[in-house]
Amino acid sequence: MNHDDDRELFNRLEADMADDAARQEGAEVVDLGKARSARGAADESPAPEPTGRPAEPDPSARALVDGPDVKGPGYLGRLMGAKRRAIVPDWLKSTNELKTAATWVAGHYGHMTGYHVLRTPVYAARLAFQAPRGAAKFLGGTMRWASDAEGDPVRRAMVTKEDAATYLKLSRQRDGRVRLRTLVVTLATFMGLGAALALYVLAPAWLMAVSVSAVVLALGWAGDAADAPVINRAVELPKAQKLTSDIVLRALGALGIPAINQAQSKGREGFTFTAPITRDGPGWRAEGDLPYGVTVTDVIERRDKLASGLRRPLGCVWPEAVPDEHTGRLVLWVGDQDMSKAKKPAWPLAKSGTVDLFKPVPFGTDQRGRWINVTLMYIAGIIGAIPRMGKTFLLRLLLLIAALDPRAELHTYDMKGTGDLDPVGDRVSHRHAAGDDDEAIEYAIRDFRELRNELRRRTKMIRSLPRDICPESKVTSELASKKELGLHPIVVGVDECQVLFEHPKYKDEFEEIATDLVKRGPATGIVLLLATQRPDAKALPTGISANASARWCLKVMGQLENDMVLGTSAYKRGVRATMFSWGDKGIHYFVGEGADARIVGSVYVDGVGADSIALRARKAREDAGLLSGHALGEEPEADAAASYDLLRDLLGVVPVEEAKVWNETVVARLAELRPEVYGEWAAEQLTAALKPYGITTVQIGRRIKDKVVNRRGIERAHLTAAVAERDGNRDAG
Ligand SMILES: Nc1ncnc2c1ncn2[C@@H]1O[C@H](COP(=O)(O)OP(=O)(O)OP(=O)(O)O)[C@@H](O)[C@H]1O
Repeated sequence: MNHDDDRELFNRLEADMADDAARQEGAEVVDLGKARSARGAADESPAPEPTGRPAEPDPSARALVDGPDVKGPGYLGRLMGAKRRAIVPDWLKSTNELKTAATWVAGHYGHMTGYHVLRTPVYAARLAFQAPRGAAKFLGGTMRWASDAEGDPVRRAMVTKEDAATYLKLSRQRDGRVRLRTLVVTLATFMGLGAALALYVLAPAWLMAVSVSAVVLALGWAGDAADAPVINRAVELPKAQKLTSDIVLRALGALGIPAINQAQSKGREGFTFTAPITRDGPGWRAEGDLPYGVTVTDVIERRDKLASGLRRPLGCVWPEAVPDEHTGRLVLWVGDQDMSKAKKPAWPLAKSGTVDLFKPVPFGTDQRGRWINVTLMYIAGIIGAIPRMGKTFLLRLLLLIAALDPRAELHTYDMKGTGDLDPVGDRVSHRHAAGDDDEAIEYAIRDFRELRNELRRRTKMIRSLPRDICPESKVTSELASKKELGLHPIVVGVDECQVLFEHPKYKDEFEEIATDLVKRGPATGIVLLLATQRPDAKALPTGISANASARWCLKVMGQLENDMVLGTSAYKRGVRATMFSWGDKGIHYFVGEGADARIVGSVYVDGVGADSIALRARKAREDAGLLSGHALGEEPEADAAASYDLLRDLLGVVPVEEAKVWNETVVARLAELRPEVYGEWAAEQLTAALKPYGITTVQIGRRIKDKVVNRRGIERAHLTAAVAERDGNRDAG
């Protein structure tokens, strides 16, 4: 039997044993080593005679859980599954990052040059002042060298020891040296004096001046005192400690996680590095596997201890899970500077530029200083945080981005009422209110009702558009630009949205409309952004929080709030906004743009900055003739219900092709058009409402299932006649 036959028999036997064991109840997991040796013995014993019936299961047979010789993927398979590290690092591929880096380097050296050039006269004066000391140092040094002063202590020591022979030897050596060095010094002095004389007699004045200055400066340089350098530093470079494997292991060992500590106490490392520690942006990146059973969330929970173990400020230490990997794969990024204090690159939109809301726009940077984008279209977003962490600033930033697209119609609500959204609201918004008083709430509810109607109009409009113009049944940038369709982006931002959703009178209506806007708004070009400092089920109804596609979570205090904002089980997956510290203003987890949660520091735009951006946005709107509503000083009609036009509404819902239509059909259509006005209307009510216009309803027969059914209804011709008469009278008046 050759080796392959052996192997095959072995495999078959193993499979048989596994089958047998599976037939028994209470199969056990056994020690494989023992099982294999048992099998070895079985191999040697003669095979049982075939009996023609299935063999009785052997009670000693056990289930094997590790298949024999099961091969993993082959070399090619492993190659195909291999993760390739980027040849060109990301930061080199991104023109933006390259530009930012180049600007920083140019700025750094530009600053240094300017700093020193300005101080050149001071440096020259200091050096000239130090020149006599330098000359004395030089002379003294030369004389000590010529007289071989450095050998003096040894010669003295020989005298003390009375070692005459060595002393004589050293003296002879010194005499020789002194002779030679005196000769060199004399020659150099003559040559120097000769050169100086020649310069004095022959050289032009400028060369003379340059030479004397050079000598004076050189002597000044020689006279420099160690404790008072002539040239001081133009920039203080922060000294960032290099991250080494020892430091990482020390820090992990200090977390108090038993599995890591046990491993380390047995001389193992307790963390297996899977990649070399490298520079990654302005910091260091270490990656590796935690011991079995320890998860990244265990480490994230102890971020403060980790920072202590690393001896770095908390804002520099960012442990993260790797989304596609197992839960023990840790990426530890340690920044050179605290994220909240590190200087951020200038926001490209701060001084100039407009936005296309259908394209990604940078709104913050990650720990590595890379820009993070958001595409405001097709989303509904929620922002949550405890008070004073930068929630309103973030909402205002997103609204400023929206304002920079002149097509966008803004509806801004500052329910806190401190005026944080006024820069955008008063300059650009179509609808804007601040405060939580009745007036603001009434204003908001009317606007929300209008938005619901607009949503319905838009869905119908999109449905009616030909497929080639609207292939995905959603608003596109091109459709939004066509004024006649009225499908421009609408961005609604509400700060402290809990005021609406907890309002005693309108809470249900707000919730219903907002839920509709969150679900159907994105496809129709309506974006709802809600911010709250109390993200719980009352402040942020679950229909809304569950359907929002973009989430920004600044510091929160517990798992519940964390998951309300970031989505169910975010906390369990290690996405924990609870780890942010009190100083991490504007720093948050961002979920959106089809990516996993990322840590982002939002761009800081203060009130003055917001004012100037909003003014720019207003100018762009004025130029495009798109400024409307509140920004123009126009207020909405007092109440849509009070100002509706029944006849016009009727003409809107009864198409020309329908000469006669039943009251009940019309009332149903009217209810859909303006639910707040016609929602409760019964068919007879229409008859009564039309009387003042001189329109009477008529009996209209319809054949339904071979039977003629007669009901009261209206004739479209009566409507058009009444409208024509009324409008004619108005014109005449
Ligand atoms: N991106 C940021 N970078 C740095 N500091 C910021 C940033 N955003 C906000 N801040 C600071 O945080 C402070 C609080 O911000 P903000 O008013 O937005 O908090 P808030 O969460 O809305 O508070 P409240 O719940 O009281 O309304 C601001 O005064 C600002 O100085």
